[in-house]
Amino acid sequence: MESNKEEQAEATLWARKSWALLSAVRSQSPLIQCITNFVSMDLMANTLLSAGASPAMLHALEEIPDFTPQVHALCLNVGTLSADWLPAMKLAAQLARKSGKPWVLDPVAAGASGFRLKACLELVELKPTVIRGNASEIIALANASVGPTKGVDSSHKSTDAVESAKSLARASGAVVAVSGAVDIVTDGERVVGAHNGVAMMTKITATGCSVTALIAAFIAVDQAHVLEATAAALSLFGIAGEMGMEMANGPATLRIHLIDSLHGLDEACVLSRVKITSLS
Ligand SMILES: Nc1ncnc2c1ncn2[C@@H]1O[C@H](COP(=O)(O)OP(=O)(O)OP(=O)(O)O)[C@@H](O)[C@H]1O
Ligand SMILES: Cc1ncsc1CCO
Ligand SMILES: [Mg+2]
Repeated sequence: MESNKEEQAEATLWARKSWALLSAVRSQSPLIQCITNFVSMDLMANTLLSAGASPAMLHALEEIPDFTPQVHALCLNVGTLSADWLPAMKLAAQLARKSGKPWVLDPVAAGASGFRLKACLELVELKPTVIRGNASEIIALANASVGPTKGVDSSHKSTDAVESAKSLARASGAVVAVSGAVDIVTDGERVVGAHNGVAMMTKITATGCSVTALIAAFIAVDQAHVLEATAAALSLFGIAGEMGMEMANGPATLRIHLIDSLHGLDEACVLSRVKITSLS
């Protein structure tokens, strides 16, 4: 009985915190620089806009010294990486760090090739605030291993990646998030799970990339609570998926309704639907 009450109190705290963070994103409209893959640019920018943030998909090496110090957070995504993009990503990460801005790494298909893994490991050296990937990506990065792969999709469940996520968090100093049926978030000690979302979200390309950018917007408005902000972003994106699914006929209409639902999230929805629990 007592523990039930404690669990309920914890659930209420997570829901209130999530609403407070979304409200802060809406009122502060943080500027988020995204250097991301060609596939995700549109959905990522629209996800940020619908949450109240301000996206800017600037990636030229020449403009990073002027622009990056002015952003509130940076999102780096290696999805369609080629060697000529890497210097801009590295410089942006260094300048974000230097100017005290948080940055998030999405290690898309980290284990698919030696080139990609090496690039991801070099970016991890530049101290991301958060690393968000699917389970296969987090396992590959934690083990620094190239191997059998489904490319950008995961061949593991998020719950298979808890130990990898914890060890990557400890080794890198980043909060690590693993998306899946349950989104796992860890700083290497604490582990929390966000239990929102619908499986159909995996049938829309770049939903993972987009939630990584949403995490950047959430940590931009609360740098002191990175783990909480990361879990809240994952939960709220999942809720937008759940509400969108109530109106959708398949992936193409879910894509539209998810964005509309994220834009329309109100306090009652958030307080009744956020499902974040402690897993450790
Ligand atoms: N089985 C599932 N049930 C509910 N929600 C899910 C499920 N799998 C993934 N999601 C949600 O879908 C979103 C994308 O997660 P996913 O793990 O597919 O990312 P990803 O593989 O990096 O995607 P992409 O590379 O296409 O951007 C997240 O918000 C996640 O919570
Ligand atoms: C499909 C795809 N290929 C490279 S990046 C990307 C978007 C989802 O990660
Ligand atoms: Mg991905």
